[in-house]
Amino acid sequence: MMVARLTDGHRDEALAALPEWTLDTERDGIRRSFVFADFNAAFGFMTRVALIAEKADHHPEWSNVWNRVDILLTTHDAGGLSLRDVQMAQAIEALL
Ligand SMILES: C[C@H](O)[C@H](O)[C@H]1CNC2=NC(N)=NC(=O)C2=N1
Repeated sequence: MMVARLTDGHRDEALAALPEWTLDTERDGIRRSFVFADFNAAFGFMTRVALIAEKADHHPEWSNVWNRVDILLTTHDAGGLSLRDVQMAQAIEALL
């Protein structure tokens, strides 16, 4: 799939609309940590994200420790942050 890294202007605009997400300049992606009541809630969230990711064919880099889920969104095919990451972050926000 043809996908381009976001320009500086577009990433500023995207990040302004995603206040909970921070830019990881080393990976050129966006990150957010989520804390839930317990493992059940965290894993339920991961399951919902996984279904969206598979449908979109765009997959998070993530880890889970008990009630915590850390997500990094970056586009390997583009070598950095793309619109697909922004769209995935928006879809994740809509689950909360
Ligand atoms: C072949 C398949 O479409 C690609 O490998 C997709 C799958 N999921 C992906 N996920 C992410 N985060 N970045 C990608 O570049 C990517 N590419």
